[in-house]
Amino acid sequence: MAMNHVKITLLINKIMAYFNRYIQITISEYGPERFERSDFFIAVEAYLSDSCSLVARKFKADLGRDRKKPQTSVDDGQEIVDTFNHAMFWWYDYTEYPRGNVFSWSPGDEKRRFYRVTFHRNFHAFKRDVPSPFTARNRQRRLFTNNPSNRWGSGEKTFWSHVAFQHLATFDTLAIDPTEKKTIIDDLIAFKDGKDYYTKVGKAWKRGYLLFGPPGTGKSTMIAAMANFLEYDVYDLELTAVKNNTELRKLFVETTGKSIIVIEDIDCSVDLTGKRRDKKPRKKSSRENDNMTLQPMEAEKDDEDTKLTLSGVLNFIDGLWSACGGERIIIFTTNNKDALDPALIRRGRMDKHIEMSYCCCEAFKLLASNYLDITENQLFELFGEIQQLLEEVNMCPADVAEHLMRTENRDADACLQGLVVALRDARDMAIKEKEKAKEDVEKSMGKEEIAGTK
Ligand SMILES: Nc1ncnc2c1ncn2[C@@H]1O[C@H](COP(=O)(O)OP(=O)(O)OP(=O)(O)O)[C@@H](O)[C@H]1O
Ligand SMILES: [Mg+2]
Repeated sequence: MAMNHVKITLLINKIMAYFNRYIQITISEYGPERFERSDFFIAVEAYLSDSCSLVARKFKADLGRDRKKPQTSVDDGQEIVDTFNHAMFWWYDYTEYPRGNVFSWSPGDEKRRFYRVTFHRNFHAFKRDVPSPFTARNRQRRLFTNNPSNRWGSGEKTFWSHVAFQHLATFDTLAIDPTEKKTIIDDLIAFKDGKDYYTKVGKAWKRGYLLFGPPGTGKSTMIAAMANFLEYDVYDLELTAVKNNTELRKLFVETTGKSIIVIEDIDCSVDLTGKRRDKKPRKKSSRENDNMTLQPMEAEKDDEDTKLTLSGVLNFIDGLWSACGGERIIIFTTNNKDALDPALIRRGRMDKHIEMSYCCCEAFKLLASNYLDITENQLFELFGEIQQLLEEVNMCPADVAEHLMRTENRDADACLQGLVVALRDARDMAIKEKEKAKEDVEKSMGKEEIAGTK
């Protein structure tokens, strides 16, 4: 009897499948772990917002970050009809809310978002031979910036705003010492291909870079070149908009893999250095000397909700939370490395320290080739002098590049002459400043001598 029932059910299913010529696939925002957003879901989300916005009819609008320009995105529950390789796809976005007032740390438990796509099964039959709609086009990478928490909304994905990442910098256009450049590229390749290695040694798949150097030496440009090289998204984390450690943790959980998280000018962002010194002395374990505790003491528990502390940032980098997702690069930039707390930049946290320095001869050659299309051979008349001057004068690549820009219809020769004049001026100024400093020292020594004889 039971056997017959099973057979009938199978038969009904077969008949239904015969008449229903459509296949439906549901893509959940969070994977089975319910902790990290699914890459597949993110790919679909990016595909729909970038490629299908023209065919949607309902949009939701919000004022952008500057609160001036309205930004639109496809509305929830809106069906989008898309065509790909002559096949029709019906996309549908829906949300399920949990029953009862369950609070959870895990974002996937709060509410669950899904994309559902329906298409004719003929497409399914030959889909192995054709690219899927969201992998066919180059994925548009994104530049995220964190929103202040008063704009986060209830459970909405409003922690980060994003725009298309369109920075054109590459390692080919980045003017730094070629040996250093090769080391950095090799390091990035080792990281990108290093999933098995990181698993083997039991480390979270992440890498920290500290970029330090004077303004205009290419720190931000280097980040863009790295992102373009790795094809990662960029999360530009503005620490001044983060009120406390809890917010920082939430923001981190909302980042995805294959991304670079950047904190620019970390020394200026917030006062992360003073926290440890402010604390009253008490018995501490050696680990607590860093104020780096995953289970904060009572005073630190208060800090979790009220302040952004060094401890919060350290946890962010290498604590429990950073272990929950893989393939992330964290980059700090600073003009003043010495102002940073050593705990923040010790190896293991910031694995590689990269000094971005003033324009050297090799960097100049690359800039000349990029900006003026000229090689070393074509430069020979001025090259000796420029080389000599660059050794004597500190000029950042941004300033050199500015002189090499073909503005006001200047030709290559005029640009180079302009650069030589600027370098000579800078050298003369440096000499004068040096002489003045010497005079000041001699004067003050003279005064001390006079005071001593009195
Ligand atoms: N090493 C470099 N190679 C190529 N271009 C450079 C380099 N350094 C600077 N530039 C040019 O100068 C501009 C400013 O550089 P960038 O913003 O990367 O400097 P920065 O080190 O981040 O400065 P800041 O410390 O002020 O943030 C860039 O848009 C780029 O065009
Ligand atoms: Mg910068």
